[in-house]
Formats: sequence, structure tokens, C-alpha cells
Amino acid sequence: TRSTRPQRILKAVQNNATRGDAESVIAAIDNFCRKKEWAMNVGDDKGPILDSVVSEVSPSFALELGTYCGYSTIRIARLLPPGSRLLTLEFNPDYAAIAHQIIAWAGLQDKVELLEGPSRDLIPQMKERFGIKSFDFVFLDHWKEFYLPDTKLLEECGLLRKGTVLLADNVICPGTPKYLEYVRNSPCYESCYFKSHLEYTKVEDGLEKSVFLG
Ligand SMILES: CNc1ncnc2c1ncn2[C@@H]1O[C@H](/C=C/CNC(=O)c2cc(-c3ccc(F)cc3)cc(O)c2O)[C@H](F)[C@H]1O
Ligand SMILES: [Mg+2]
Repeated sequence: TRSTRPQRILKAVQNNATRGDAESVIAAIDNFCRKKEWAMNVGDDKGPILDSVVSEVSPSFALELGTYCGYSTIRIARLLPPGSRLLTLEFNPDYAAIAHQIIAWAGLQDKVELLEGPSRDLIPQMKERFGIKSFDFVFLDHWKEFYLPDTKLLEECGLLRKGTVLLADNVICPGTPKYLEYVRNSPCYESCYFKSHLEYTKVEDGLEKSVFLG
């Protein structure tokens, strides 16, 4: 039977990237998705914005909602200081299986914990089961209608602290209007928009950075 797009992305990594070299894995995925098959990675236009925010925060505990093939997982993990942890949530087992292999190819498996399951079940388990006090950084890139409910869930579970940075992908395309309205109007957040382009296209998209004020 025909392979899946994530399987073809993994093959492109195995054929074009050097084991243990995260930069070459990122480049292999971007080349494949720009030249062969589009895929919903944050990409090489928004990616440097993600990099700059992660470097600025230098999080000890980071959370990613929506792993997909692990492209942004690797972009984040490669910048983390030693001893820090990135937890990434993915409820599609086929995507999780591919992401595990791509993260391992990049040599970043020791910094990343890929948790298979829905965010709504895993977020309430973060303190007890995963030993998380609070997150320093959260990257939202899962189903767009879940950005707002999951942000509220993170608040309710006491997983955000004064200064936690939320960075949301796709706030223009496909768009996350309810989330944007919330973080831009809530007195608990200081928000700003980084204009960019939808991955591998000329279409406008951007990232919204929101600092939780406690
Ligand atoms: C809801 N709770 C979840 N828990 C765990 N894993 C989850 C959960 N929800 C989804 N997942 C998991 O997170 C991923 C979902 C990513 C969704 N991303 C997009 O739709 C998305 C779409 C476009 C796009 C733009 C223009 C166009 F013409 C077509 C597409 C661009 C983007 O950058 C995107 O990120 C994964 F697939 C799903 O299993
Ligand atoms: Mg996205």
C-alpha cells in the first residue's frame, strides 16, 4: 500500500541527513517539503522566530502541543540548555512513531519526552505523573480550536507561572481567532505578533508570543 507523507518525510531524513546532526535533519525536512511535498511543519521562515524566542527564554521545562513529525520538536530541543526537558504531546500513534525516529535521528531523544495521548488527558497529569512544577515555555501547534481550551487548562492546572512564554503557530493561517482574542484582551497576558509566512509558501501567517503575567 502507498506510504504516508510522514513516512516519506522520515525516508528523506534517513537519506539526506547525518545521524546526530539536528541542523541536517531540519534542512532535509525543509528541502523535501519545499521541493517535493508540502507538510505542516513550522518551517524555515517561521522557524528562526521560534528559535529566537526559545533562545531568549532558555527554558528548563518546555511543552509542545502537537508533535506531528517532530520538526519543531527538534528546532526547540537543539537549543535547550543541558538538563532541561521538552515534553511534546501527540495523540496520533502513526505520527508519534515517525516523530520518535526523526527525533532519534537528530540525536535529541535524551532531551525530549514524546507523550502519546490527547492534551486534555495529559495536561492534568503533568504535576503528579511527570513531575512538572510549571512550564517556562509552551509551543502551541496542534488543532487550532484547541489552543484556547488547552491554554485555560494549563492555567487551571497551575502549570503557568509569572513570565511563562506561550508561542502559538498559525494565528493567521489557518487562524486561531478565539485564542488570539483571549490572549490579546486578557489582563493576564502581554501579547505580540510576529509576522511571517505559512511554511513553504508566500501566504501570510505568523506566531503570537504571549507572556503570562500571573
Ligand atoms: C487536541 N489535542 C491534541 N492532543 C494531542 N495531539 C494533538 C491534539 N490535536 C492535534 N494533535 C496532533 O497535532 C498535530 C496537528 C496539527 C494541526 N496543525 C494544523 O492543522 C496546521 C495546518 C496548516 C495548514 C495551513 C494552510 C492550509 F491550506 C492547510 C494546512 C498549517 C500548520 O502549520 C498547521 O499546524 C497532529 F497532526 C495531530 O495528531
Ligand atoms: Mg503549525
